[in-house]
Amino acid sequence: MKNSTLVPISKALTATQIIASLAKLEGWKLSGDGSDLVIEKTYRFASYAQTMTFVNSVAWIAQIRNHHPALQVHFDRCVVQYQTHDVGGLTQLDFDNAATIDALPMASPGSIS
Ligand SMILES: C[C@H](O)[C@H](O)[C@H]1CNC2=NC(N)=NC(=O)C2=N1
Repeated sequence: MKNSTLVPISKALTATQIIASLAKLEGWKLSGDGSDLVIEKTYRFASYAQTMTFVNSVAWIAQIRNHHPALQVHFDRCVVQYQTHDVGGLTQLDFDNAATIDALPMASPGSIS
């Protein structure tokens, strides 16, 4: 089911709001500037199979939420970047989706055996 009608279009956050939101997340940082500003995190894995399990989970969340991160996929890691293209900035949606990905079981090393 497409839920784009369920997700309100967020307004671009102010610099103060961005700093406060970032402080609530583990391992996310700002990257780029101006209209290229993103929040970014690198997730590391022991194997390509684990990396791809993570990437596929992120892809499904992106489809369900209709909010799509940029992904750099490597053998043992994936770099995830969020921004809201529609407003040319960072929005609450970016931080909500970052927190959702952090909650995936395979996103935390040692959380599953
Ligand atoms: C038309 C479509 O729903 C929009 O372009 C959505 C799709 N996914 C998106 N993903 C991200 N990261 N930012 C957006 O602004 C965005 N917009």
